[in-house]
Amino acid sequence: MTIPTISLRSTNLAQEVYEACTTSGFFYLEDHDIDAEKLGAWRASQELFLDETKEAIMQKNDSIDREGHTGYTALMHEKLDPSSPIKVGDLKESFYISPNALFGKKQRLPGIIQQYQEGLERLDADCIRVCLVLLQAFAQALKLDPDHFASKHHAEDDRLRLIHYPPASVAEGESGSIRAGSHSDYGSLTLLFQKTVSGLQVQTGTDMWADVPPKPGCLVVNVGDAMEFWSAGLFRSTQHRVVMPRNEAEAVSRFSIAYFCHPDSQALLEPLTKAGSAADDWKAVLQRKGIHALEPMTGGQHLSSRLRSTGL
Ligand SMILES: O=C(O)CCC(=O)C(=O)O
Ligand SMILES: [Fe+2]
Repeated sequence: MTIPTISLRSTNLAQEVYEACTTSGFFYLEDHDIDAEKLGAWRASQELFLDETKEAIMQKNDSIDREGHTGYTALMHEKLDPSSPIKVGDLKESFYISPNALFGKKQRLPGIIQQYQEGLERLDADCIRVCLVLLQAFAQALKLDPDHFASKHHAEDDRLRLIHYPPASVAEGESGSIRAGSHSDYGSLTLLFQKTVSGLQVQTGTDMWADVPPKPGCLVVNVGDAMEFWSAGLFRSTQHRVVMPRNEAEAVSRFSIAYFCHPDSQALLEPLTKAGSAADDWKAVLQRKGIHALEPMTGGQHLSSRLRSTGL
């Protein structure tokens, strides 16, 4: 399966995203006008994760806010695939940033990356801009009012996540550990910046995975569970994972940045239409996601239940 590349400036955006979202649920996005390098986001990540001084470790631990789901998550703390027989958590560490700073509620960043606060806020704003254009394209693709989804998204639960997968040998990978276990994303859509190292894979069938390597100038966009619920399974919130190094080039530190766009906490995740076969499709989606209640959940309920199941 090839992952298509779509230009945010395409005059045929709705049709192109429809094709991608109803097949793999993944696409590369170009012409998005976000320069993570210029905004200092990669430097912030490197300084945050590669600084192992006592002071830096203390600042990272102090930043943890479990209730607000912001701040640092340590190596092996999260297990994205709770059903996996692997005993240890994922071989990654991360830092969650809430875009609330844009709405006057500042999250205090650790001193070692405070100088990047403005650039990271700008990155949040750029991601929100791109997400809104995509949400409008999703609505048009489904023949809805263009603001149908955008009106349910005010970024209150969105998170920017700086992620670091520490160096690991190829032999370690053979022991069964994983950098990020198989999972689908919980929100409406995700924008993913990959720096240089490969490892991300999308599931294309039972035990079949396709690589989604970094592509210069492109973000990776994928559909999340909320969009899958609303479209009764037509848009695919596909399982994906990050595998352990398979060669020397992947054995180094891997950096990525994800922007998780979530529906407003009160938004109901129910299918747009329950008529005809949509009702059965909806039940099939719930079953696939391991959700037993047939009552629609809110965006907030789905997010907390998924975060809890992964150890966060
Ligand atoms: O780091 C990556 O490339 C993917 C991470 C991911 O899928 C996630 O954090 O949800
Ligand atoms: Fe993901």
